[in-house]
Amino acid sequence: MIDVRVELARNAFRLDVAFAGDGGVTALFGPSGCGKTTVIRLVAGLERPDRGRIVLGDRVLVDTERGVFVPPHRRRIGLVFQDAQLFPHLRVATNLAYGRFFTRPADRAVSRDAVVQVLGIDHLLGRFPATLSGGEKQRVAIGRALLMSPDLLLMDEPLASLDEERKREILPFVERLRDEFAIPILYVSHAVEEVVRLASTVVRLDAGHVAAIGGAAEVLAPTTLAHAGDRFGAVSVLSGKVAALDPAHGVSTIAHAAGSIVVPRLMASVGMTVRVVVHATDVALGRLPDGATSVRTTLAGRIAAITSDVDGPFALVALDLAGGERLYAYLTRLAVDAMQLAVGQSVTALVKAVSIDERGVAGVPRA
Ligand SMILES: Nc1ncnc2c1ncn2[C@@H]1O[C@H](COP(=O)(O)OP(=O)(O)OP(=O)(O)O)[C@@H](O)[C@H]1O
Repeated sequence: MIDVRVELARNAFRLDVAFAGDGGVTALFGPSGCGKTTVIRLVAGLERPDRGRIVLGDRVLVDTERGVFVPPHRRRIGLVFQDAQLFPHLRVATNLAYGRFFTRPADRAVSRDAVVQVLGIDHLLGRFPATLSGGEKQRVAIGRALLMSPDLLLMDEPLASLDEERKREILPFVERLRDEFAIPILYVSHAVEEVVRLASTVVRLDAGHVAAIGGAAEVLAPTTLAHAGDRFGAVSVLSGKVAALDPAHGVSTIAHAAGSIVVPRLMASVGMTVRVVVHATDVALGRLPDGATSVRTTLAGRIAAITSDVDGPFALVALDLAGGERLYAYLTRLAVDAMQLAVGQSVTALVKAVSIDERGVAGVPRA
């Protein structure tokens, strides 16, 4: 449990945020410059707030009113940044040992063998950082942070410097970390798929304050056209159970109350509950009967709202799907007019499977 209430003024930038994270992953999400890294630095103790209180479990790390400021090395907080920052002259095994070295034996709750096994770095132990790929380096950096047996892990864009393939490769390791070590994680990312996949709580920051806090589906929903000024960031989060795997075609079918969702990934097992990120720009609306298009995912819904600019090109259509979830579609205003779409109408939403990023399809994280 981490409880953060901090205020900080820095030139023109004002930070004033309050949020609490339970166990699991709490994601800090928001546009560039909104203050995510500043929050991480305040929690790590690399910066002091003008006013505020930071409490981790039963330990008060910062309380400006009472003059409490626990220095960074006494906070028992592990840090993982975008750039792995391994010691280049030390082999992987020694880099890992470094994390453990600074932890008192009595506080060493995390076993080296467990870390090596969960992160899959056994074969790398004798190598130097310069000989590792970006993803391998990042796994070692995570291992080093874990071996401090921290009470909290701070991860600031840990996948940002990796290419798409490496991101896909490392995400399952972060998931295992979340599920197998009971260490809460504060996770900064720009990537909506990562946030949905990992986080039980999402804190959306905007210009130094908390704009929304809650579950991924509610916090990331594009409620207004203005909020979705960057329309590519507008997403819906749908959940369902894996109904079938099709190894011959490399796809899985997720059963949803409104229809089937086909995703380009073989999920671990039939019956598991998953969440799927669908970008509003990837949703088309139609009145076609099932099977009449190449699109495999067709979901039945009723139009709940249409928001459009009077003279802009776009319209955001909110659909209430059978089962109660909401799906957003970004269309042109031209399409809305041509189809004479109106609130209350029943329509079919079409989502191309290839537009669904595998990174955004995941088992529901533990709360
Ligand atoms: N060392 C600094 N000195 C002065 N201003 C800073 C400093 N570091 C950051 N800022 C400013 O503080 C604000 C918040 O920056 P911060 O790095 O926390 O944002 P962020 O949300 O992490 O952004 P990004 O996603 O781009 O990393 C920005 O306006 C930034 O310009």
